[in-house]
Amino acid sequence: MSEVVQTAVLLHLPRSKKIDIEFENITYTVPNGRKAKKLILKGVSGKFKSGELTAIMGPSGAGKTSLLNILTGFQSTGMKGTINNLEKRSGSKQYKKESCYILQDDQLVPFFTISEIMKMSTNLKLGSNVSPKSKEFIVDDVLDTLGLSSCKNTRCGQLSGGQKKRLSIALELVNNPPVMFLDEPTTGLDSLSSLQCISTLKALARGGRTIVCTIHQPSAAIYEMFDYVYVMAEGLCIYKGSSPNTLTYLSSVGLNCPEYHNPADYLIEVASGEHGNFTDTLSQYAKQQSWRSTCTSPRLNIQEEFATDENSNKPVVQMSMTEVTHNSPTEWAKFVVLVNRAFLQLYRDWTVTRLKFVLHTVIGIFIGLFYFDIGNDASKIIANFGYLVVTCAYLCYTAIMPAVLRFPLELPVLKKERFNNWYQLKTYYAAFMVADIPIQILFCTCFTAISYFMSSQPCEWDRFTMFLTVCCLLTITAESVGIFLGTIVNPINGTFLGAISLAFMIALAGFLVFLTHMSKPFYILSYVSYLRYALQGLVYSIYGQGRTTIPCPEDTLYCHYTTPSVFLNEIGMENINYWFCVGMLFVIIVFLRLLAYYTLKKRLSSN
Ligand SMILES: Nc1ncnc2c1ncn2[C@@H]1O[C@H](COP(=O)(O)OP(=O)(O)OP(=O)(O)O)[C@@H](O)[C@H]1O
Repeated sequence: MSEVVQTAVLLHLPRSKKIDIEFENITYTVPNGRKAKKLILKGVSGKFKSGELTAIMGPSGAGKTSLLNILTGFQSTGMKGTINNLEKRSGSKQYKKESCYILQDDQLVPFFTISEIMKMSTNLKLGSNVSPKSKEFIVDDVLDTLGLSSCKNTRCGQLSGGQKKRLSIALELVNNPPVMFLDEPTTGLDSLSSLQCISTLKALARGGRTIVCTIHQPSAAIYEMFDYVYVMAEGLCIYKGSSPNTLTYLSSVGLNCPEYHNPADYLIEVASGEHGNFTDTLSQYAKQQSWRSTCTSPRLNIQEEFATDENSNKPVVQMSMTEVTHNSPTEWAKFVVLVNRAFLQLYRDWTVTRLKFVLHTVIGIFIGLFYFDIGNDASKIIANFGYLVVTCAYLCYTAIMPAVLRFPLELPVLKKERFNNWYQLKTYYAAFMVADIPIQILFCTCFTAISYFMSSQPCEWDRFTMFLTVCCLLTITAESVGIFLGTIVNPINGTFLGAISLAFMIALAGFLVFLTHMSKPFYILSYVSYLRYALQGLVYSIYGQGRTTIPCPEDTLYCHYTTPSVFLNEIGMENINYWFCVGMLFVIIVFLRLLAYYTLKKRLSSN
């Protein structure tokens, strides 16, 4: 791993950036039942220094993740105490900007390759004062450092557990954060990968960072690598000090680790109460004396390293990282990156694009065959009205259901990236819409055009354009409903609610019960149905605009609806205002999208 330290020239922080984490008397309570509260952290204090690799250890349920969540600001409700002299961690924006939190589950979009996702991270984190060439160099250097260069072109979904973990670290390293928190970075890794992972973290800590991670049961070799160990049991700290001091500390209270026994295992046994209940004694004892040894590992002298690297082609970038602090890109620049990313994701995820395109084409042909040639036949007007309703229902169902799943699936990645200051939610949300809406319009056009012409609707450009406009607006409305549901309930309840709400909207649309036949309360209620506006818009596109007569087939004795106005009168749609319907759909879309943004924001900020 010494190789790692030598290659990681860029990963050394400017001295001014070093940040220690000092926390005092942290308590954390969670609601337990109706009125009761459960105390998870019972007044813990400590100091994690820059340049050191710190491990938070303890048996399951000791409160490690709770402490980490509080120190990172991921969790702030229910917490009391001070962190770096700030009453509430969430109040310190600057502090938050300078730290990153790598969660236990590697939240990576599986469709992007390592180099693509690294490029995105760099473009989202480093501003215009870092040139594209320098960004490329930073990516290469970080990947070299973390041993990921050989799989640069592998997609994230195909990486091994260890590679995913290292990639999660690499993504956060590009902007050189002074503080890094990691929740169980070795979970799921074999012993060699765990050792590599901790060695990497140690090398990064030596660059001047404050690196804090939770760990379950490290091997003796890994345990020795930690500069500082913070051991928890039942929400209390029972040891804080260096790893070599552990056995001396324990023996000073009469707990002697057997020879050849892993000190880390023994420590966990003590914390779990296997050797008697020492939690209170040890927590008092841990407060009284410092068991921290001074960190003796050499910190590399950055200036000297530059001096010895004269012949390389890297100095310009190195200087930029050490002497110039990078600025953050503008939200507009981030928006452009996110739009490109969303398009790439849509292109790579063949189930959302290619498969849907094929399905819309096939269903368009099927509906076209089902209602074949009925649009210009006065004896089949009711069936043609059925075509309009089926079009509405199909477009709604195919837009609502995938949308319900959309954000719940993306939420973990979004939560991680937003928390680590990759972008603001509004930028992400705007980029999502800009990339998504054209795709929805494309699918809708594909289905509508095929079924419209196969069913012999009027071959008039303006009628078709009006018809298609309503279909597209309806698709986007239904998708907005799905997105909104996905942000307030889980996917199972979301699909159920989506289906129910749609059935309700169809009932009020004016087909199952004509508007003229509805009772007054339901007629008033029908104004909330976006399907009513869509259906009226479609009816007007086909039968409105002064359409005079519809031919009656020669073999039919009598056609009641040869004149479209007769039909419109009977279904209570004689006074349709097309632009009012379009306007209403537009207003509903804007309202639902804003509402979904608000509920998404709420959901992201709740834990
Ligand atoms: N929101 C919550 N509501 C109820 N109990 C909670 C909540 N958060 C944490 N706890 C409880 O607090 C205790 C500590 O949880 P925490 O996840 O911090 O433990 P841990 O040491 O990280 O455990 P593990 O190693 O198993 O992940 C556990 O008993 C857990 O059930």
